[in-house]
Amino acid sequence: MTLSHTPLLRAAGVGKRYGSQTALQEASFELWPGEVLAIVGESGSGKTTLLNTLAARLRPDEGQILFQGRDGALQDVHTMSQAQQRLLARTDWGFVHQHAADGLRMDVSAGANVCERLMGLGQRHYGELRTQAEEWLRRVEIDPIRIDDAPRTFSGGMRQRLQIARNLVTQPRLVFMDEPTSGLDVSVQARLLDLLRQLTQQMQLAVVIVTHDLAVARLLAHRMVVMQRGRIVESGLTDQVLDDPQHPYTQLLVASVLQP
Ligand SMILES: Nc1ncnc2c1ncn2[C@@H]1O[C@H](COP(=O)(O)OP(=O)(O)OP(=O)(O)O)[C@@H](O)[C@H]1O
Repeated sequence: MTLSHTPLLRAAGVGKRYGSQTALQEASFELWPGEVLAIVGESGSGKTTLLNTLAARLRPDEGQILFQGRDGALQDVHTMSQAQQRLLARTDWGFVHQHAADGLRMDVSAGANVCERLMGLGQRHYGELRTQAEEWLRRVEIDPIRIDDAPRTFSGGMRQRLQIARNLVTQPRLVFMDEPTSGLDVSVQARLLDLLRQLTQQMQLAVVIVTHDLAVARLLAHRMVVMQRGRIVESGLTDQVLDDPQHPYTQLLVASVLQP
């Protein structure tokens, strides 16, 4: 089997309960290298639960999540050791939180935030680290003059862009994003989406992005899955699903956005 025939990530029959409540049932799909997949659905439909099980942040009760390691072999992310999970989380994976404060160290400098993962991988040369931090700040449209300022002093949009730089600095192969643009002003949101689209294309990043906003899915995602009450009710190419939704719930979602 060649690498191109192996998905980067495979979810197979994933289920999760919180006590007696079933949050996720029989979720199955594949994600291919360089592909952006949106998980959409109303509040409480299980999007974040699915994302967290994929990223090994939450253990599912059923099913498997397999990730293609650098050697090409698929590995179950929930049976690997915690050390392996941690290594993945700070090298090959990124996780962009909805609230930047959950993904940044708010009281250390922007430069240190960007460099933390590089230092974790053993880079120690101060000058080189600083140069890379400056370059990444530029890439996410933050003036490098702010390199020594703490994110606490940044606007919401800048914090989110810094969180993205912090995640991408190690050139991960897969980035999980939980509603990265919600809670921002519309114009700030548009700029961030533009930047995300540019970076995912340039870096050939595979992304799983949770959003309740179909416009975000339309702009960023190649494919999407639609969730309702813990189940994936429809999946397919983004344009196909949005232009010709098959499931009544997706039809309702699309129609509710189109209404004036
Ligand atoms: N820690 C928890 N304990 C108990 N129930 C939970 C927990 N987390 C989520 N749930 C429940 O599981 C279901 C799915 O929640 P989840 O947060 O995955 O949905 P979501 O689609 O991401 O919603 P939102 O868009 O509002 O974040 C909901 O009914 C929620 O109340």
